[in-house]
Amino acid sequence: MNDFEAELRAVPERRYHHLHPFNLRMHAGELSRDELRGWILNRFHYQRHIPVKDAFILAKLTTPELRRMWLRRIQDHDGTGPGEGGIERWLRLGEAAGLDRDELLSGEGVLPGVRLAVDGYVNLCRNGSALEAVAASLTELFAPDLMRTRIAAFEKHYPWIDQEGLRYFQVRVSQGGQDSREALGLVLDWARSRTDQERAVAALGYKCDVLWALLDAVDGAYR
Ligand SMILES: O=C(O)c1cc(C(=O)O)c2c(n1)C(=O)C(=O)c1cc(C(=O)O)[nH]c1-2
Repeated sequence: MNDFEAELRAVPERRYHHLHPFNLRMHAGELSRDELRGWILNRFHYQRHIPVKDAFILAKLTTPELRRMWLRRIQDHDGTGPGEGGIERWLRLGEAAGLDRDELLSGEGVLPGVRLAVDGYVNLCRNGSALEAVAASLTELFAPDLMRTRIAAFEKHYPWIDQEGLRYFQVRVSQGGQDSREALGLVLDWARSRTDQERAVAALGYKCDVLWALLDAVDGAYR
């Protein structure tokens, strides 16, 4: 691992939301049903914007190989037909937790802080360079481990959520691993100058702030 890769990995090590008090309480089994439902509802706002930000990134990629790679991410979330994909699986997670699908789809109840955090990520991918937008996705280096912890916590502490609802996280463990390996390869290849490396590190730090701010909003609202 070269110095730049170590510098990139050090950002989420210190600032990723696996350290956020809300996630720590989730893993310890301390969340009420209302808190967990509030998290699922607000996180749906993040989930449904992932393919939107990925479409902005897609438009910045200049070869068929790169666009094919990135298109797969949109398909992971949207599926290739009705009833498929990560967004559908997140809706089923909501239903397994007792939320109404139409309520999730309406966007009602999404907290202002969550809207701002998600806007921040989408706008980074809209207005930033391809390097910055891809670097921001590198929080996913840490997501699969967090998902494994979350699955175990749900099974142990929140058995009132139907097992079927956990499919989203089970599928995401391998998808997130592939996404982050590919994204890391691109960032290491593209960021050759020190200025570009600093921009990539800053974008990844910003993305950590997005995820942290999202949980701050949820943590404050449902206690
Ligand atoms: O539940 C999580 O903790 C978590 C974190 C992240 C992340 O690190 O950005 C993503 C996801 N989930 C996720 O499900 C997902 O599809 C995803 C896509 C991206 C991205 O930036 O492209 N991050 C994440």
